[in-house]
Amino acid sequence: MIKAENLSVKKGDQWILKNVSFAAEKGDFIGILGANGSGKTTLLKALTGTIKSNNGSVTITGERLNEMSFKARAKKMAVLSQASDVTFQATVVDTIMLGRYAHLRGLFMQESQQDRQIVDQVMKDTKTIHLKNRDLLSLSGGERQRVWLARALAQEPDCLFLDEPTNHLDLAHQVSLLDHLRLLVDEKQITVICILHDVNMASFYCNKVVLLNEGQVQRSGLTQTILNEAELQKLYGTTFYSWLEPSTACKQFSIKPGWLLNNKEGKQ
Ligand SMILES: Nc1ncnc2c1ncn2[C@@H]1O[C@H](COP(=O)(O)OP(=O)(O)OP(=O)(O)O)[C@@H](O)[C@H]1O
Repeated sequence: MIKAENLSVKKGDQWILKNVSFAAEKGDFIGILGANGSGKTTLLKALTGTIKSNNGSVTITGERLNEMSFKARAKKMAVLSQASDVTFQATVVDTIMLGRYAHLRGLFMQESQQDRQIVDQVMKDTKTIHLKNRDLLSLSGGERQRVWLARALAQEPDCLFLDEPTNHLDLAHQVSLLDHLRLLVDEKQITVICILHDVNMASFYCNKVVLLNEGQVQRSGLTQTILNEAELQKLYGTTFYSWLEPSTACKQFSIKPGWLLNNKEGKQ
């Protein structure tokens, strides 16, 4: 469904992405993992056409991304970027309605009953309905993050790209957001491609991972096969150990806290 082939991006005289290739199918929940500065956001931007790659190509359901109109892209893909400061005044419901832009019809691009129903549903799904008439500027970081997600979902995309969507969210809201994404993947067979810093969340939610190391794919494929201590140590340059979470049989990871291990008396 989405295919990146030999994507390379250069900034100044530095190659930030080098020959990145991977494929995502319908119903895949793919986690992009990597250390700070490894090129994750650049990859997401190149996959969504926010920046042009210097080499390589991206195709979505067989169509080349750089040959698709803005509207055609917006019908197929939605992007939730890293949280940015809000500089405009708008209500939550109007902001989420912007997600319907590519679907609006008629000379005056008026919203239909169906558009309003979809916006209502995504507000319920993202637990933003009670914020409906609030001004965006008055929301907390976590509330705002859920509004951005609602706007992306209102696009009804085939593919959803998210850059660290759990930023700003407390643990309960992280689980709620990822559960909701998983439900969309399973029930509607959309494709989710998501940058995550939390390897444990990736292990719980992603069926596939792409490990990005200094702009190159260290490994990509099934989470169960690829996510292990050795790969993570190579990826982040720190020691991990793992265990199986008993109720889900998913692998979970922890780092070794240097200051405690070095503290002979083990005092905290
Ligand atoms: N416009 C630019 N000009 C020069 N260098 C850039 C530019 N954009 C990104 N970079 C560099 O490219 C590298 C990758 O950046 P990117 O934001 O993709 O990393 P990341 O993996 O998303 O990082 P993080 O986990 O910290 O968000 C970084 O070293 C960054 O400084």
